[in-house]
Amino acid sequence: MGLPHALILPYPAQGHVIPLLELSYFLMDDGFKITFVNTENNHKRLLANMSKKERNIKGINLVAVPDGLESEEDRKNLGRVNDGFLKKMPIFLEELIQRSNESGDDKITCMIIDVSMAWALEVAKKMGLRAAAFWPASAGILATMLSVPKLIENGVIDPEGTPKQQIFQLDADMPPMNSNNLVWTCFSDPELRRKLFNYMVKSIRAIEIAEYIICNSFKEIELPAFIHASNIIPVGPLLTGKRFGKPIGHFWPEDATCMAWLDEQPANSVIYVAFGSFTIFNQIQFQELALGLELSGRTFLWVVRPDLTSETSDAYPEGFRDRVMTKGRMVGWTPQQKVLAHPSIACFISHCGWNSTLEGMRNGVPFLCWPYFADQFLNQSYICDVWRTGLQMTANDSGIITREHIKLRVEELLGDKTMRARALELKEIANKSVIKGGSSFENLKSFADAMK
Ligand SMILES: O=c1ccn([C@@H]2O[C@H](COP(=O)(O)OP(=O)(O)O[C@H]3O[C@H](CO)[C@@H](O)[C@H](O)[C@H]3O)[C@@H](O)[C@H]2O)c(=O)[nH]1
Repeated sequence: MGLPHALILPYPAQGHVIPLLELSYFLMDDGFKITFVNTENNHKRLLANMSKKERNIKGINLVAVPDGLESEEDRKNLGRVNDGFLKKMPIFLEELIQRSNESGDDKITCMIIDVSMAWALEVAKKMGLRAAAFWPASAGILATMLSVPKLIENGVIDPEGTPKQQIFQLDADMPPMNSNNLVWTCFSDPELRRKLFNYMVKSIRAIEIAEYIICNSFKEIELPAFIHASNIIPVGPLLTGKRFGKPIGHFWPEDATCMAWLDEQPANSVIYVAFGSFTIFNQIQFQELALGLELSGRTFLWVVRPDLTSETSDAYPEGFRDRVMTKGRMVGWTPQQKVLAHPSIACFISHCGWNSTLEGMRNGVPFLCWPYFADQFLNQSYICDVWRTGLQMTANDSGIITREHIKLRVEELLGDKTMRARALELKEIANKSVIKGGSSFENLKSFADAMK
């Protein structure tokens, strides 16, 4: 008999590919063969940012399938992205599995599917394969999605997903949530909202096919969510980097010089500023952030992705680059997990994407929270109100987070030593959960054994 062989399918976004790759490495070390399926577009980006050694690991086969989309413009529209998947991907997945079936010892034996690609669980069922669902974000958000029928029944949203009651709590012990920050409600286009809601409802139904639902979180940080949805199994935090000494699976080329620059900075001195892979700032907010960092008078490392603003020409305030030359560094992409582990980092101005939240936590770094959309608002509540390892940024009446506010918040955060102390305590708990004997490690091991 051949090895257990898992087909792993992430949603085609940076914050999904990274944790699923790490899961793949864990399973590989545990005796699995892996076929990791990206869209053609992301496959190319991934390979372009991997070394030869990283690309050619025995046991993990990186493959690509078409995403059914015609253009880059379509890839930016979440509604069209979801429609596109269903056009071509199921057939290509079936063919992939069929080919593996014909290969004797190399047969795919199970599928691990991102919840945001839950339609693929139908493919698993059709092909007679065992299947599990993987959720890359907090259990709190997944529990909310799984509770949509209840939210309708309780009058929080109507049957079309439109918010009826703004603030709600899934459980008395869970942070209050705003129904305007649900993944489908945070877009203004009604057609897109409807499409995303329908896609999500279908996904929830498809999840019933999964034998297990595993989640990139751990029970110590959001126990009420795991009590509320006891079928969600915590296996996180899953972070890349263990194997290669650096994080991998990136879509953008990393700036090779920022680590050497950090080495020159004193301990606890640098503000790290990064907003993940989706956030887009308008020109006013982008400039205000730049001026706020300058006004703080502190050293900063700021990730300015090529598409962080919609502005195509030089988006920085006039003279900014020259003025901050010795204090600040703007780079296109960093090896973020390494950056956050660097002793020079004092705090993290973050959009609170779940991976960034876990990465900051795992390194004991306090946060200034600047959520952009969806689950990031719940993550902010966890950070500021539940774990108390960060502060929230507040916009003014015109919806802008001003330079003065940024300076003030940085001072407040760095002046409060209890914040760092709590962050360090949480770091210990997070790191314990993923080593042998830790809650998530043991869950992951049992899951892997069960899928063999
Ligand atoms: O310069 C950078 C910037 C980011 N990253 C990495 O990119 C990932 C970003 O992930 P995340 O922080 O989760 O942000 P998004 O890319 O915005 O993630 C999407 O997916 C997440 C998981 O579902 C959600 O929590 C977010 O809201 C959603 O926007 C992290 O691993 C970072 O380490 C780098 O390596 N270098």
